[in-house]
Amino acid sequence: MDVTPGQLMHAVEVDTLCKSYYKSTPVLKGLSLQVPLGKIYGLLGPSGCGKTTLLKCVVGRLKPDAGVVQVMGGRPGKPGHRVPGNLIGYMPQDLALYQDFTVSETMYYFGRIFHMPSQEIDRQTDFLVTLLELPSKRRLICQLSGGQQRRVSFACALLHRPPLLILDEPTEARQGHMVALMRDGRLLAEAKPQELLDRYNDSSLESVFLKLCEMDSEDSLPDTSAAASSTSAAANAAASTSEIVTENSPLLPKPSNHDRSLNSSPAGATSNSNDGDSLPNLLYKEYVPLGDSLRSVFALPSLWHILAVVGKNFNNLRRRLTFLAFQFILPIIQIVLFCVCVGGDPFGLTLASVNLDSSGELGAKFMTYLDNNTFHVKPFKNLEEARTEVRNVRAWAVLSLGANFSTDLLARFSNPTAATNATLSGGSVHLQLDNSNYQVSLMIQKSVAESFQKFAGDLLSQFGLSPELVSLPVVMDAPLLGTDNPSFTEFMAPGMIVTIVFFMATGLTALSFVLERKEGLLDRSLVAGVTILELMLGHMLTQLLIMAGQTGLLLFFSLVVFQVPCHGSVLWVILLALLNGFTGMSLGLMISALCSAENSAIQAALGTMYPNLLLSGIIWPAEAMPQYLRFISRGLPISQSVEAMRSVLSRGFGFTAAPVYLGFVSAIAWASGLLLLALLLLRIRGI
Ligand SMILES: Nc1ncnc2c1ncn2[C@@H]1O[C@H](COP(=O)(O)OP(=O)(O)OP(=O)(O)O)[C@@H](O)[C@H]1O
Repeated sequence: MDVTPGQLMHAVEVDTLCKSYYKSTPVLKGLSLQVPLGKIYGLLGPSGCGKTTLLKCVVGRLKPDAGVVQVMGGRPGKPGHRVPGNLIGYMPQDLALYQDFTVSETMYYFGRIFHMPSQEIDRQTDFLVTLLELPSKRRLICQLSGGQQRRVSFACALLHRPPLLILDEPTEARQGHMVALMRDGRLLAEAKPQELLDRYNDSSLESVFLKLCEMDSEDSLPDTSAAASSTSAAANAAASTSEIVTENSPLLPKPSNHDRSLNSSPAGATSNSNDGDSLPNLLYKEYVPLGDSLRSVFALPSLWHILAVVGKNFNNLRRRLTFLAFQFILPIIQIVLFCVCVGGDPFGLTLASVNLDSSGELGAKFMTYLDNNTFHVKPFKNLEEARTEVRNVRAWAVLSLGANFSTDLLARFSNPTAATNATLSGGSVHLQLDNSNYQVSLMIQKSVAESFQKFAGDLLSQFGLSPELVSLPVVMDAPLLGTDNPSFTEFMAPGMIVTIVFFMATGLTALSFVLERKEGLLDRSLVAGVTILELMLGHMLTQLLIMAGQTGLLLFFSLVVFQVPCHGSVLWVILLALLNGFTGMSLGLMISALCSAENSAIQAALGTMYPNLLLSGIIWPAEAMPQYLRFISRGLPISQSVEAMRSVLSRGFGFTAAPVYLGFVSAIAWASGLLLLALLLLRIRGI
């Protein structure tokens, strides 16, 4: 049961705390301790004995498996209790600072999380820079020495003048009012340092610790040699400490006179005299507005926290202008390259021609009908020479006309019933292709066929016959949807627009949490009181603004500069593109929640891109896939959106058409699912 502030005697109370990671060997084994108000409490123990684990339970970053932890009268993480939050100042073991921020930007970020007004942040920053002898508040963190960076980290913990300081950092435990000696997840002793030295008649805490380890090992290990080696190993590592500093303890710095007048003692906080030591009057100052307290009770995200995260993100981007510029240039490069390189008709194709027609002028005449733009015609005297040209990859095809081309062609038209196979073949254009390139082969066949049709049509007109006699008896009436002469660009453009927006957003967000997790940055924000949801919303808001810019540029270049036809409303195109950017961002957040390392996040983002590109009917119609793949294809995040985009751009459909609204529904469903999954993963993994 939580105690009321009036009864508060201990800043931290831990009762039979047990904790293990992933159900492995227990790290904390029924540990109990009490940290009185107004004291410095040092935890001394060998590396790996569980000090950080204990402190993480205290600050609310880890949940106990069993036992109770009370911090400032409440359980960490309990709704409405400001632990994590501004009741504690936390200096994690890692540096946990943004290397590209200045000292004052760092302070500003944490100050905003603690709801401190700007002037107050400035005043405290100036005070702490002087107190901790930092060079200048305008210096970048990466330009500070290791020791100075540690002091900035300490300053962050002190910034809001918390009543409880948790320092996961080796210092001299002897200065503490109380010291606890920890070993293997248990407390061996807890007393004032001098008391321990007197009790064990020794001059150093390390020696006392060694004695306690020996006694502990004798109790638990029957083999004395094993006990001895275990205790010496423990003693060797015994310099490692962590500290809990509570309000009014001497480690907390004195505020300026002005600051002091603002302070007020929280109810129940005893102003301890610490055995006669004079203590600085630094008291906790309440910064949390009532509205925010209520919101935290009902677990609603705080706009203040979200804006602090957005501000921090933009500051980060401001420091990385090249990266930001790249984010806007990249979609432009992609769409420009697509529009310039993909979907156009191949041209300038070398054609090795052999005109052996000696029976008339028609062979030479037909040659003039070949499209000069599509073909570069290279004449040859005999067929074998022309074939060698193709075999040596110097031409795409051999086009040949037989010796009786003119007479056989005229015979075919004038007396079709008498035409033999030899006549039909002699009056035909013969093509031998380098068939290794499907699109080029198709283009050559199409162009030669069109040229022949035009040539033969003109010939028939000279005889007073209809040119349509040489057309296939299949009539293409005006299309019901789409255009008369659609290009491959038109087919691919909707998919490319959706893909670029989607994966640019994925790439942008895939590293969000991975980078924050690095060096404990995320931990510090969370202990300061920012929730996972607020962090996520902060990231989303930042990325949304960038993504909106990217989408605008992409659509401008595709629709306006490259004139990709849009037969429907541009509004739906914009909304669909933005929605897909949002879905891509959700995928990125999910990846960043899932991956711990940068390279695995990048690989995951890239890994999702190619299957989507191939399976979503972007490069080739989904109708060409086997049935079972078509089924999978339909369920992918961008497939329905690509179809919706195609329906708006090429078919001119509005929102009420099924392919269009299904695209919206699918994108919204995927975005919601991915965001939920990201939140779940972040919670499960404890980020
Ligand atoms: N995230 C984790 N997953 C699994 N095991 C962990 C994790 N963090 C810590 N441990 C293990 O828990 C034990 C206690 O680690 P902890 O960091 O609490 O020790 P510590 O006393 O703070 O050490 P140090 O003084 O070196 O910082 C160690 O054996 C460590 O390997």
